[in-house]
Amino acid sequence: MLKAVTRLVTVKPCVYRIPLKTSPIFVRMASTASLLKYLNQEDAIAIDQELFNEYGFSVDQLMELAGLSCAQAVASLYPKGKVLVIAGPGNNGGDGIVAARHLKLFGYTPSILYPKPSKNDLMQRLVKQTTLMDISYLESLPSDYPSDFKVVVDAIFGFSFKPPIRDPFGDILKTLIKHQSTLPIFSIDIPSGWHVEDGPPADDGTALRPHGLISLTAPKLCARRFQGCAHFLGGRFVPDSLAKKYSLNLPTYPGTLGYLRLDDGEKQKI
Ligand SMILES: NC(=O)C1=CN([C@@H]2O[C@H](COP(=O)(O)OP(=O)(O)OC[C@H]3O[C@@H](n4cnc5c(N)ncnc54)[C@H](O)[C@@H]3O)[C@@H](O)[C@H]2O)[C@@H](O)CC1
Ligand SMILES: [K+]
Repeated sequence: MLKAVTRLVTVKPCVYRIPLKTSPIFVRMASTASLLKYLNQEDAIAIDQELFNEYGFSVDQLMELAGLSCAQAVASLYPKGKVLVIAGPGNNGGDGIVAARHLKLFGYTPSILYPKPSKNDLMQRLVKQTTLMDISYLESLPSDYPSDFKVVVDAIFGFSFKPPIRDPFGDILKTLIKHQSTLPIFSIDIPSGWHVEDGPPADDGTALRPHGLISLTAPKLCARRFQGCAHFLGGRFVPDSLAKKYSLNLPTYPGTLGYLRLDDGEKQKI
């Protein structure tokens, strides 16, 4: 069990220790000898579609496993307390709401900001489940933000994000960025606002710099630019045949866990 952070203090920028290979696609993992493939946006979408169309998975199934792995990774890194989940309009937002549900079951106190609620049935059911579990929905960021949250889970945009950011997410991201040195951000799949392949915006002052990141299925190319403290892989649902087809070279998950650390695990402290 990783040692949890005991108190929120200024988040020190951490140098990501995974040595980057010159190849744009494969990165050698710190913990194993294998070369992990980093996906471009097209491949990420193609794998997603293949899981649904060829392998017969439903969105609910994959989102549940993805969201559970996110919650487990968050719980491995941050102490129990108040967690703010910011959910965007797509499936990345759904992962965040599922993670909030599991975090509540793990003993955390999540609240959710979901400014553009989707009309789709799955998302409406997730909202119903979490509401009935007494998870509060905020209408905007609290006026005393960063308040006493332990961590903010960034589930705003995933691999279908296309810049530039449209409101209300632009303003929300600005506030997160302003306070990110004191309140850590944990991003699901893609740090929101980052280009899926190129990474953070050129102007460093406008970039989300998450403390933690969980890549789902496989890291996307932008994750090479992650300089936070803990990089996880989650979403343990990829059949071997699909992993082989896309040469993902996925590491072996430990035991029955749904997530693993891709870095050497020495930098989780803040
Ligand atoms: N196969 C996989 O890898 C899985 C992926 N899942 C999640 O699904 C995510 C991808 O979900 P989606 O394809 O629904 O897409 P996203 O959740 O990345 O976002 C799409 C939504 O964001 C909006 N959007 C895009 N660009 C915007 C901009 N510039 N300003 C404002 N709004 C913008 C779109 O209109 C759309 O509503 C992944 O990143 C991952 O988190 C998981 O749920 C399950 C399995
Ligand atoms: K995100």
